[in-house]
Amino acid sequence: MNEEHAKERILELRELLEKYNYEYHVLDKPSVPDAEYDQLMKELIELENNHPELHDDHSPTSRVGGAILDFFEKVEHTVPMLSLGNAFNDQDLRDFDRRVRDGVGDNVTYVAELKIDGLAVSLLYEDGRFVRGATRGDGTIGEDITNNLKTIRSIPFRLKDPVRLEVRGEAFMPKKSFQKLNAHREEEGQELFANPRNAAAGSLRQLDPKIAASRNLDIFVYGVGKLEGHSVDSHDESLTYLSHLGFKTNAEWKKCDNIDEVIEYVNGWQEKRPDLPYEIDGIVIKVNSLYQQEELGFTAKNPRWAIAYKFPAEEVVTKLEGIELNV
Ligand SMILES: NC(=O)c1cc2c(=O)c3cc(F)ccc3oc2nc1N
Repeated sequence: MNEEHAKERILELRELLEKYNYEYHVLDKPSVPDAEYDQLMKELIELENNHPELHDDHSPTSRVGGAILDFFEKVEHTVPMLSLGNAFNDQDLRDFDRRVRDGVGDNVTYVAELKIDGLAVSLLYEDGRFVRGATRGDGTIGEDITNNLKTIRSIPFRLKDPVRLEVRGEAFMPKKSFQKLNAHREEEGQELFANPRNAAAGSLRQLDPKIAASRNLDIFVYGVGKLEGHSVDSHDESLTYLSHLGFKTNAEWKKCDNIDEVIEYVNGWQEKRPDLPYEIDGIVIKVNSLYQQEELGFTAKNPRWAIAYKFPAEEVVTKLEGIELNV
């Protein structure tokens, strides 16, 4: 195959494999069988090995290519990653709603979304290409875990639009992967992870990306830190736009016209929580208008325009020789 033709084929395969990856891992609707995907990936690896001059660390072949690091570089977040204040009952939610309406008036709507129980991360894109990923850290300084985040297949390498964007999300380990991982560690006599959150955090803090790649991590993105090249007026619009760009957002979010609808949503999901394929530890409620979010601003630690309703810790039943203890 001549140089020109090889280059064309490499670019064509990269596009095709990213598209198939998106369909499989973001839409959960693959359009080709795995065997075809694997065959095309094998062809691309071969072609790239024969053409090192065409190396691109955003090629689908470099999702697991990262070197083993000695440590993680520190990263400063352009927009601090703050944490959410907590609500524990309906009255707390009504108090939150009153504070919001005292601040911006009664014409306020909310978006309620599942609070994924994983590790908060920030992803930076320039010209629509994934350039860096970091942990929240202390909110201002996080750790650069780009190589490990590249192994999460639902993180797009290239966005639909060439925007400069810093997006926030929660990396997590699905319940099934957690159970399989702990079963394997038990066989090996290794220490077990206490819960999927610790397992996800432990996996993303591995210095060898091959270990992170083996942990079947996933991510839901939930907000924009910084966005240039496009503008949105409300949180529900940003979720829709993030999805349009190629990100995986959690589809269960709901726009609520008042706090009663929020409370209904919270109670509904408290029941359905065990059926989800991933852990949630509550519901996040956000003022929908970005203008009103600006008006409400932040306290030293938390946004005034959002709150986390925390579910009571799930009953853990531990069998000790047949005796059931609800701990
Ligand atoms: N774990 C989550 O699923 C989740 C977490 C956060 C935050 O931590 C968070 C922190 C802020 F300062 C502001 C908005 C936020 O929105 C969020 N939205 C979510 N869905």
